[in-house]
Amino acid sequence: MSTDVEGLWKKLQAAKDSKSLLKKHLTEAKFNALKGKKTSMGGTLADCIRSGCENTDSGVGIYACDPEGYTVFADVLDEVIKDYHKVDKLNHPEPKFGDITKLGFGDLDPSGNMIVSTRVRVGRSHANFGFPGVIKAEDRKEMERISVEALKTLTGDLAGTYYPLEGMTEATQKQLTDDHFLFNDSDRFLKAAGGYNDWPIGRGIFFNKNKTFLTWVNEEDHLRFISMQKGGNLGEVYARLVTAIEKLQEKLTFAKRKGLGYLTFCPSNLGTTLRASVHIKIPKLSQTPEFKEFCDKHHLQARGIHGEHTESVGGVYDISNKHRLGLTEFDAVQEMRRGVEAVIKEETKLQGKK
Ligand SMILES: Nc1ncnc2c1ncn2[C@@H]1O[C@H](COP(=O)(O)OP(=O)(O)OP(=O)(O)O)[C@@H](O)[C@H]1O
Repeated sequence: MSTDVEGLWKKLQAAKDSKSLLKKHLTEAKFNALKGKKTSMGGTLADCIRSGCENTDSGVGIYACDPEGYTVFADVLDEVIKDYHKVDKLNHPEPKFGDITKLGFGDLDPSGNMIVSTRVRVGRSHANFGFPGVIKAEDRKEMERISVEALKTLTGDLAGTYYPLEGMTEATQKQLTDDHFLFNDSDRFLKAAGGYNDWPIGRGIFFNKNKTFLTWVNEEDHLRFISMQKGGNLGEVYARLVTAIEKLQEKLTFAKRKGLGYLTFCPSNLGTTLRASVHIKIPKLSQTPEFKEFCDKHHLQARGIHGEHTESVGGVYDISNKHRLGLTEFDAVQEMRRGVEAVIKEETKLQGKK
């Protein structure tokens, strides 16, 4: 991995047609002011911009080297964050998950015709460790150890088993990935940022018996907590996730900063870090020229069903909330809920059923 910050900068400058937020916000003056800075964990500007300079077709193009990187490299990161999340100020509220006994929403698709499955995830970082590009195999192992220790304290419906990636057969990995449970090492942006260094050391997946609560250990983020199930019961999925987070934060300390919320490796995820999605069959709506506009209007993002940067299969889309910063967790999930309800209404209309 290149540590030559001048060389990386030259690559970025040469990419005249790059549309990344890094290219837009890392001015020459900022580059010169930041290129010699280091965090106390040794994180540098090169660590933050490597992926975006090597992949000038990136959308964002910058990662944080470690939690402190959000302060040391704030001159560029703050601008990228505001631009990506479309906020004027970085005044993210304190976390608020709402009262899970009185959510006011449950199954978004009682007919069961459209929503295939529902998933809500958040990312968390251990406060005292760097992000993937700057840490070593020992750090990954130590994070794995403390994460698994905490996960093992979960009880009842959340109790489960940890499966390290090291030693997992390829067939098991493939099956878990195809079933949308497991991550892989195929994202070239993340790879260039050091996301797959020492692969598969320290990586693994925890899940309960029903595979409705899962945790990814040392994928892109130190931790990703995931609640998912078949069908459209967002209420159940969200409540399960909140219960798990509340329990786990008694054992683990997560990186958080005033005004930015929970810190994640990629600035696109910080704040609530919450992505609530449905896999939904919308063959009609997705074919209309206004589909993108419709999603934008309802603050939704549409993806293919095998994750970000993939295509739709058979008219099934991954529809999720777009906003993660500047609102509470409860508001983010409500925004997604309203958006999905609008999608269902529109698809029903286009299918001529109402
Ligand atoms: N509602 C859903 N139902 C079933 N599987 C889902 C759902 N939403 C996402 N997934 C699956 O989760 C996996 C990860 O997806 P993806 O990488 O797009 O999102 P993510 O985990 O939220 O992270 P990121 O936004 O950082 O990419 C994929 O296999 C995807 O198909």
